[in-house]
Amino acid sequence: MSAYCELRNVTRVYPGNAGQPALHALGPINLELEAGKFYSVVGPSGCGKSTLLEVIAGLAPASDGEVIINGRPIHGEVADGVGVVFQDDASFPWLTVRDNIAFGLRRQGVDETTIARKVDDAIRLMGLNGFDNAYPAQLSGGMRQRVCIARTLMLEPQLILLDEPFGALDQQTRLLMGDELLNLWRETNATVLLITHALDEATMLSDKVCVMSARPGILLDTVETGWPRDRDSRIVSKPEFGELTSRLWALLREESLKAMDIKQRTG
Ligand SMILES: Nc1ncnc2c1ncn2[C@@H]1O[C@H](COP(=O)(O)OP(=O)(O)OP(=O)(O)O)[C@@H](O)[C@H]1O
Repeated sequence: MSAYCELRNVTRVYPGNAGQPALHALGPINLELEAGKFYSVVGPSGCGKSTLLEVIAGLAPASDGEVIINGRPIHGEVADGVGVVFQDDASFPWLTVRDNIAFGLRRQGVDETTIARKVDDAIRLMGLNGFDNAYPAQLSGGMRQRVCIARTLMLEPQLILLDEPFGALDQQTRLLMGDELLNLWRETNATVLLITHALDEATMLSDKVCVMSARPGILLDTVETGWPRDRDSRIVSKPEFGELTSRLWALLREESLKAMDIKQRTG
């Protein structure tokens, strides 16, 4: 299977401002994301996970190395076919659910009949029936996040990048949102890269979990879960689920301690 996205020796260094030293946040990282697979990235706090996602999304340039998406090198610009979902609720409070979801398509000048059909499908798929004309303030956090996911998926991205999209949700909602995300992944055949703090979420959702070291984050290991494509949240009760999650924690524990130590020493 071919790589949809490839990182070759990618690093990211934030230049120091006002006399502060530069900060080496990431890398060098080498990573290949095979088309149609579901990946998660876990790592200690501050190891560079969001930086990695920003570099792949083209929201920040790599300081060194190459990012190749669908065969094309990118240099800090958003590649065609890439959609990003962030943790913070990024719905537009002044627009209804329908208009939030339709936002990107309208900007692209898509005709209103097509928009109406696609938005109807998304509302059904994301379980937002009956809330078409509600405003974000009238929705729960989980529903608002579904609106944001639907808005991104409307543009039919081939590569979906998610930065802690369920971070603010309770455990049950996260599991159910995970199921929805798996359904969407299967229906769209997209390649998914999910950044998460939650090892159980990474284990449940992914084909492969990439484990990062303490900052500057490099790839320590990749754990293959071996789940079938038609998995759902019921796998959390399987013995292999506990074994995989424990394996991830064993890999991460020492790195997390290193990250804490750095924090304590630098105040
Ligand atoms: N815009 C920026 N300018 C300078 N330093 C930054 C910037 N963004 C992030 N950093 C630093 O880069 C390092 C990596 O940050 P990043 O947010 O990528 O880590 P993370 O793994 O996503 O963290 P967390 O898990 O806590 O969300 C941190 O030390 C952070 O302080």
